[in-house]
Amino acid sequence: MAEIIPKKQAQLKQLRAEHGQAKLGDVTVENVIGGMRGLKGMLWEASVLDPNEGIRFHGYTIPDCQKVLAPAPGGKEIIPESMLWLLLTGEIPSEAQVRALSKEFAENGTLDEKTVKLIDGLEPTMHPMTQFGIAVASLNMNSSFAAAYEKGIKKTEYWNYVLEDSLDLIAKLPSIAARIYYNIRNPGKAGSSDSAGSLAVNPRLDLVGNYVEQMGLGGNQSLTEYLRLYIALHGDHEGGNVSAHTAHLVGSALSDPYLSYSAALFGLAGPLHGLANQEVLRWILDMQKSVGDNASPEKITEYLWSTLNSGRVVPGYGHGVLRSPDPRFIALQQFCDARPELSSSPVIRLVKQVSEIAPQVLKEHGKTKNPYPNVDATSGCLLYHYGLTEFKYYTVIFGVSRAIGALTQLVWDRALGLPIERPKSLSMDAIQKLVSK
Ligand SMILES: CC(=O)SCCNC(=O)CCNC(=O)[C@H](O)C(C)(C)COP(=O)(O)OP(=O)(O)OC[C@H]1O[C@@H](n2cnc3c(N)ncnc32)[C@H](O)[C@@H]1OP(=O)(O)O
Ligand SMILES: O=C([O-])CC(=O)C(=O)O
Repeated sequence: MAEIIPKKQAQLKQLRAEHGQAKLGDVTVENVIGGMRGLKGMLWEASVLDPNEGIRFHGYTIPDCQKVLAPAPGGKEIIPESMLWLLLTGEIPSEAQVRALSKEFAENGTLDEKTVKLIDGLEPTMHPMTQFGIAVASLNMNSSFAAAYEKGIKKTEYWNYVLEDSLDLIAKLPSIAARIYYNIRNPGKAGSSDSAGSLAVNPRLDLVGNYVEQMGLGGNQSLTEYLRLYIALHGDHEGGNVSAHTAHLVGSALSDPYLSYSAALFGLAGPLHGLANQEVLRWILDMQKSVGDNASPEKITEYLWSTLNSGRVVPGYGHGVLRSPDPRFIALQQFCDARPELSSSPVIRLVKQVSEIAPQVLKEHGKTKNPYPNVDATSGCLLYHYGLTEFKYYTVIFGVSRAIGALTQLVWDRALGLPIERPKSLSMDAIQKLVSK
């Protein structure tokens, strides 16, 4: 990073000097009241989302990444370590670099006693995302950025400490998430000696290999590979989505990475964003109950209309930016298609059938600008197939992933010296006054 940052700083300086006053678009009243949709108002380095093509990470599409990013030893799928390296540096890591990162994460993955006590003391019926956000925020007591800021460091040194905290947090997220999972699955056993053994970090495993072992699901190689792909692909989706934007906004006040990412998790916990994968599963299982296992297209169509006519959204469909099927959805579908045990699973078959029928129904319904599936349309259903039946936990896995993109940008925010975020707001009367001039 120390080698790469000066080049990017120079690029920013030049952009500002040569094009500082160039226009990227106009702001309409519709932009202001429509959630800033379509407004180009944020700098985000690691990925850019094209409405039709989907996400590119430093210019690489998902199929490109699948070709060039290293898997785990013996695996085939991209792992989050490879993706993080690409997101942070813009470069494709060597296998040795990826293994070194896995090793560093394993060395730093163990939680201290205070954190363990805090998580184990939380009410097990509290939503897992609430538990996750609380635990992540609590880690700020050891923030090297917060400590260095208090001492009084130079602005040019901020990124170093933000990087250190970010890598520390990414290393610990699976341990936090697995501990929450253990406590949900084993009520009354939080803090037992049994939990201490099963939640230990294995220094020879990659980040997700460890996570799956800690969840007690380590024997399942197919699930491990799925989670590697899932966590790598959910990592970044440019800057404007609620979780990424929140981390960037909170971080702009120089809140440390733990606080910034904790705030992001609470945005991810909303049903229109990350919680949709929990909602999709609930909805698909209800549909399955109503239409049966080998449902006709007519029955599925009828069910879709009943959801829409009751005023609800079809979870897993639509998007704030995308206007075609989400390539992350396609990648996860391809993962299923390549494995007969998945493609023959009733829930996964139903998900596929719905994805072929829902776009037409949503077009006829005529409201959503994007009638196609997003990543949440399928992600949770695979987890269900693998025996992870605690729906409320699903968004925690998304939260383990989103850190790699949100924290990457936090490092760049500080390396580029970006200021506190503070857009101008207007009241309706103020808008009225401006437009009638
Ligand atoms: C990882 C992720 O976060 S991906 C997104 C996960 N979320 C979901 O899948 C939830 C279902 N989808 C949605 O609610 C929306 O499509 C969102 C939140 C993703 C995007 O919202 P927007 O950008 O506002 O969508 P859009 O401009 O198409 O909305 C226009 C109208 O269509 C409706 N609409 C959008 N998607 C859907 C849907 N899947 N089902 C029914 N109606 C929909 C909106 O509610 C809105 O209705 P309104 O005019 O009565 O308020
Ligand atoms: O981009 C968005 O608004 C939502 C999304 O798909 C994500 O955050 O992964």
